[in-house]
Amino acid sequence: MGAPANFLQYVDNNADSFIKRLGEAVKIQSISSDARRRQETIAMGLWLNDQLTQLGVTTKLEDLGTHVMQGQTLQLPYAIIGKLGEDPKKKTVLIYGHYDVQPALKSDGWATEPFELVVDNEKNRLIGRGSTDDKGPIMGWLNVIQAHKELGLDLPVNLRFCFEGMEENGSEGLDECVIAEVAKGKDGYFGGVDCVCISDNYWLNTRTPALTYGLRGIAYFAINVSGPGQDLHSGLFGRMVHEPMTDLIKLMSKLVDHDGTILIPGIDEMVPPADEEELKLYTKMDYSTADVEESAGASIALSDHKETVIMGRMRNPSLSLHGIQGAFSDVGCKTVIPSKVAGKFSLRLVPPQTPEAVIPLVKAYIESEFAKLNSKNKMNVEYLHGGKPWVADVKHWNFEAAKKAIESIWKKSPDYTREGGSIPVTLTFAESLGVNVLLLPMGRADDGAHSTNEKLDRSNFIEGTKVLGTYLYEVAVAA
Ligand SMILES: NCC(=O)N[C@@H](Cc1c[nH]cn1)C(=O)O
Ligand SMILES: [Zn+2]
Ligand SMILES: [Zn+2]
Repeated sequence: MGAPANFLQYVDNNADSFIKRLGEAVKIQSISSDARRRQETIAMGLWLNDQLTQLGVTTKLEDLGTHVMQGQTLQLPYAIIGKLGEDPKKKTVLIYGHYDVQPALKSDGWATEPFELVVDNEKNRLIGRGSTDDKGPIMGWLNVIQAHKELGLDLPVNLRFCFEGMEENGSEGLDECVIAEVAKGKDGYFGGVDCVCISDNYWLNTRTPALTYGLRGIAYFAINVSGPGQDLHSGLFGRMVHEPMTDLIKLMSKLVDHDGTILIPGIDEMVPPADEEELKLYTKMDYSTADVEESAGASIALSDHKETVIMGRMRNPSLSLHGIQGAFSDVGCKTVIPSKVAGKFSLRLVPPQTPEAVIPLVKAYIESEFAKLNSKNKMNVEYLHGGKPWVADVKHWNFEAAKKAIESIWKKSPDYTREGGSIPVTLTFAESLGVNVLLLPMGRADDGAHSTNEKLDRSNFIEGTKVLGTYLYEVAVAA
């Protein structure tokens, strides 16, 4: 069917104002994992809610209550639940996105201010925190609605929305909110939803658009080690006392091998090996180790065997060490023995793994390794948050509609991918609504989500907006 020509033309004609709106969104430092930025994260939700209502969307702000973070009781950012269109003859599509972002400081190595959207005209890139994850895709949906409103075009489907502000920090409270809304049946905002579309991930490379049918789950932990009553002078106490950092480094070094093998007994073993048929999927993909190295910015792939590398992200669990809270990390040479440190790491999970299944294995292993140290320090393993993995059926009309939209705009067939990241609410949508969920990524593999100099190519934002709009037209006629 395709989208009307005037919609596509409108998107081209209004590209600059769309980029300006993305800039307004990027400016709001909605870092959900930082207590100091909680008010700004809430403000970002209110800004987005204003944008939606101005475009004619009926919304309600769901108060998700409070939680304790970094020693403070904080209000959770609102979930924005919305609807546009009530035509019983049309299909109803639920759109999800998140308006919170990962932390970013210029001193992390950004070439520009992270919360100022910089238009790099030379490389045609929009640089800024949240440009690709996930403010750009959310703005893409707003662009589609605005185009229809301004052109006086009826949307081809009814839309429902679920936007959250805690995705980068465990999606606290959202599952319960979604389940309660679904339980209201026809009286709720999610009554009659036919399919779900999430635009919150990336192509596998920089050439070929993708459709994504799987996500890894996550289980995030801290190893807390404390000992001295306060920080100590290493000249006065070095080799006299048990040092928390020494214990912590020892424990963290026992979690994962340099080749990615997870050293916690029982974790890797939960996942059955790929059979011949599955292996062929990875062989066929438009992907090489050069792609991973291009996105990573260095020649550091774990293997020269493309299937091994790609399976590491798509169908195997992984364990990554993220950081040490409380450790000296500033410039200079402070000779301190930190009194209290917390090592952060997470496991990415694949079916049949769940956070509930891995938590006892992780805790028992670290406790047994700590016991071997005979240390007088105190140690505990804290589970911080998690989410289950998800895999969908690609032979569904929802995926067919998205494939046609991609082919019509990008003139290329998509790669079918499983994503290595996690969006905890995805499985909740699939299970509670009982409908197909699709991931329709806007950005490319080298966007640097969660990293320094995060960007979204201008073409991915503008053509990506056209894909989202065209997808709705394809859904309308899909069977
Ligand atoms: N674009 C999805 C994404 O980046 N999700 C995060 C979710 C998360 C969980 N804990 C912290 N962040 C991811 O890291 O996969
Ligand atoms: Zn995201
Ligand atoms: Zn993210």
